[in-house]
Amino acid sequence: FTDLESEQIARFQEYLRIRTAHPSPDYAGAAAFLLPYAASVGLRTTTLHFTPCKTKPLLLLTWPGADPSLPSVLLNSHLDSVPAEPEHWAHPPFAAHRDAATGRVYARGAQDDKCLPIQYLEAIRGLRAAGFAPTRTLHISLVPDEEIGGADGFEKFARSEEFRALNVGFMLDEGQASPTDVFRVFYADRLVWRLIVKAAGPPGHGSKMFDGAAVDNLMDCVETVARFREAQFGMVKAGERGPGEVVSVNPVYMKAGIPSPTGFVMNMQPSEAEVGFDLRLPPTGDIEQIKRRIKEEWAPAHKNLIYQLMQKGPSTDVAGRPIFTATNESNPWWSLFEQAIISAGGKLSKPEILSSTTDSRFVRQLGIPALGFSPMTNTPILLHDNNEFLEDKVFLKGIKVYEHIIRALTSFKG
Ligand code: MET
Ligand SMILES: [Zn+2]
Ligand SMILES: [Zn+2]
Repeated sequence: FTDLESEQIARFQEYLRIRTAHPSPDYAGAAAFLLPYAASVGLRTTTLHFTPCKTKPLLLLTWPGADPSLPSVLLNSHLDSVPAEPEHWAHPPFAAHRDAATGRVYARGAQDDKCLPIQYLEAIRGLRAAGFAPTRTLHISLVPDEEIGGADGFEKFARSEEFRALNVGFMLDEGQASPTDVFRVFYADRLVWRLIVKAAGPPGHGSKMFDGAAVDNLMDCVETVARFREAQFGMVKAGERGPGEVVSVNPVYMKAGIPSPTGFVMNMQPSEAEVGFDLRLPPTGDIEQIKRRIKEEWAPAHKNLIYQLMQKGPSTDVAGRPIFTATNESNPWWSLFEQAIISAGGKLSKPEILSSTTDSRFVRQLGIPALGFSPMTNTPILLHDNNEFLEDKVFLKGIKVYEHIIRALTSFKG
């Protein structure tokens, strides 16, 4: 590695060591690291707050363009990460250990998505060193709370006067790693819902067989959902649909039983039981049909089941249409992006619907085009997983890719 490359890897590791994981992300620590760093590459910095307690900063970094009348380009990244279970990791999740033999940097957030701000800033450093000056203004937003739905983060930001004033023409946000040497790009996210089903039923002796116990009712629900899940997953396994093109539904917690000092009371059947599902829908899916299915098949009242359905974010854009970004000639940003990847020596796969969900949806909702992209080829998809890592060379290549992308997008005069 050159001295610069070694420094870039070290900066990535330093950022990964800041504990920005939920449930108590160190946003102040992240801001204290990122703001002076951005200033050192010549960016203007602003901190916005959308909560009265001001504990959730949103950092806005700006590289002014020669023609500020043109719509700007926005690069986004979230500051927070999901938690990690250190006991299941080969290296501590906040140590950012770099394995000398493989170059893998292990940390929670290595892929999702703490590589991005470092790559953005280092790409800007490189472009400045090469004497490049943008025509359009480039903004970077570093936002809190994406992993918990963005209500105090991008959702409020997208509705703010500050956002409107940025006059954003196009946004790039996180995507997912690519296990092959082809870059992946995402033109839509799935809608994210949370479904909680609660069952009730008469309690009884642990030895007694009777119909309609709470856990019995809940198991009916879980089994019905499991059959639906198998059918959807089957289409993915058969290669008929991409992982973002089906409805996914996965149980994420179950709660039942009467606690005792040694665990749970074993000879009583409880009168309540509960299950939580993570539910994702393709943006063009039939929302009403799924709602009907939940009401009539998954959690029918006659089985003593009640449910709460929470939609995290919008289900259509401001014009009432499904939320996605065009990837054809109707969207000039699409071809600019495509060309930039080619000029960086990369190949791009067919645009996909992201199986997970990002802040892009709040921007697309406004009718502003946005693509999901994380420059990580030949990398297993490890977001939210144990032993999340990113290889140093892949990380460094990403900086070069963003140099091409930023150059192309901010030079667009159309
Ligand atoms: N990015 C996260 C996910 O896909 C949070 C989405 S909104 C709850 O799970
Ligand atoms: Zn993410
Ligand atoms: Zn995530």
